[in-house]
This record gives sequence, structure tokens and C-alpha cells, in this order.
Amino acid sequence: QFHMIKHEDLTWGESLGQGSFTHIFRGHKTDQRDEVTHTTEVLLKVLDANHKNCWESFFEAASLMSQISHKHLLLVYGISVHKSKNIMVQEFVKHGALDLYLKKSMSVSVSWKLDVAKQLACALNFLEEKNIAHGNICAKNLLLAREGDPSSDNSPFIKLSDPGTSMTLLGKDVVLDRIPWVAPEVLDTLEIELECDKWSFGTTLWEIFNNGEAPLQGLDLIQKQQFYEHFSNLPALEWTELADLIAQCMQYQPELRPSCRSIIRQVNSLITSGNTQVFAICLVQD
Ligand SMILES: N#Cc1ccc(Nc2nc(N)cc(-n3cnc(CCO)c3)n2)cc1
Repeated sequence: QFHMIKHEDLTWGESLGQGSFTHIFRGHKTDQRDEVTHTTEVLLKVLDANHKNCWESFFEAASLMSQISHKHLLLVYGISVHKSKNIMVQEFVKHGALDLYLKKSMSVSVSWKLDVAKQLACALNFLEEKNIAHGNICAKNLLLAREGDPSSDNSPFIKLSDPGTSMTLLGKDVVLDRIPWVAPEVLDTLEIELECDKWSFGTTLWEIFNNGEAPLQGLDLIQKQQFYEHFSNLPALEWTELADLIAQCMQYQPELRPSCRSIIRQVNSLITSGNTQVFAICLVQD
């Protein structure tokens, strides 16, 4: 169920860092279509050789994303297996991971952030309708295809990346390190259900409205585990309605978390109320 890409059709560019047990590189792929050679810029995601045993899960994560297509889901062109290298060939998304972008550019507006939140909610709703749980929703896995800038008033556009190797194979410490993105029940079951993505949506909202700052980043694994054992919550944001939506998503009882439809409705009302407030301020100023 995958397009196999020949290793010789890939050229390798600079390293762009690493994920869990993977390294990512800029690159290009060439393919012949009706005697014409097309060169496409790609992102090459390589599974570490010492984690070869995870290769099924590595590719399964990608195949999940390539069986369905949606404007806010990352496009996976195919895979390439060469000697001991397992390579996933993804579309190259222009502005990279959202967490780094938010840390770099502190000037994105509230409406920009809400627009991104709504796009993520739509992607999750699409997955929920297909009964597919992603399992690794976080700002690092949101890729920014279009910056959108306040002047020309065009909006940002994000793509949700593949979930990567399943946590169940990555070991307990990796799961603990993903606190507070990973839903609490996953620590016991190591099973990813649809409700888990709603918890992670709440954490990702928190990240977006904290300019990409990682929640609980100073805590070690023991303290992170205790955060869940004490049923703790992230510090509430000033904007009460937004803090409420985050709190609804990050309820310890999975069945109490809102449906994607409800999340989309609530983000829409935040957008409306946000605009109304800005509009009112303009009225007062004029
Ligand atoms: N400077 C810069 C710059 C870096 C990267 C991209 N593009 C891109 N395209 C993708 N398909 C995936 C990723 N990516 C980034 N970090 C991860 C690991 C966490 O998911 C994946 N980046 C664009 C610009």
C-alpha cells in the first residue's frame, strides 16, 4: 500500500534535526513521467539504524497518512528501503514545525493562532470520522505550509505530520517524556484511542497560545508522572473561554472530553468573540 521510491532517485540535502528515533533531511526526488524528469523538493525522514525493529511501526504511521488524503494532512510520497536505511519521503512543507516557528516569531496575532487551532480541529474531525487515532498531536508535528501575514491578511495553513513510531514500541520513558501531550490513560493501557487526540489537542492549544513554549518542560520524568498522579492541570490562560476549552479537552476521564464537532463550534465562537472584541476596541478608538 506504499509507493516504493528507488534510492538512486533521491538526493540528500542538509540535516534538519531529529524526531523520536529518526533523523530528518532536506532532499529531492526525481521521477520520470512520460519521458520528462520531474524534480520535487522533499523531506527525508530516516529511521535510526539501531531502531530497525520499529520499521513496521515507522511505515505503518506513514501508511495511515497515505491511505487517506486531506488538505491538512501531510502528503507522504512513498518509502525507500536501502541497505539498512528505512526512509519515508514526505512533501517538503515550506516553513517547518510550528513550535519552532512560534518561538522564533513572537508577533503572531490571536486570530492567526485561532485559525491554526481551527485547522487542527478540522484535521482531527476528519480522522475521527474515519475512526483513526493519530496519537502524537503536538505543535512540533504541525507543519506550517503558509505563513499568512497580517498586512496582506492571508491566513496561515498547517499540515498535520505523521504520528511517527508508535509509543508502544518506544518504551515507557518516551511515553513519560510526552507528558503532558500524551493522555493519562495511555500510561496504563499504551493504547491510543480517539479521545487521546482530544487531550493532546488541549495541550497543543496551550502551546500555541504560549508562543510555542513547551508545557512542563523543566520537569523530569518522575515529576511528569506525578503531575498525572495528582490529577494536575496546566496553568490556565487569561482568556477564560479558551482556558475552558483546554480544560474540557484535558479532562482525566476520556468520555467527558468534547467531540470534534463541539471543539470546532467552540473555536468558531472564540474567533467570533475575538473579532467582536477587536471591532469594539476600534469603535472606541475612532
Ligand atoms: N528552517 C527550516 C525548515 C525546516 C523544515 C521544513 N520542512 C519540513 N517539512 C516536513 N515535511 C517536515 C518537517 N519537519 C520539521 N521537523 C520535523 C520533526 C517533527 O515532526 C519535521 N519540516 C521547512 C523549513
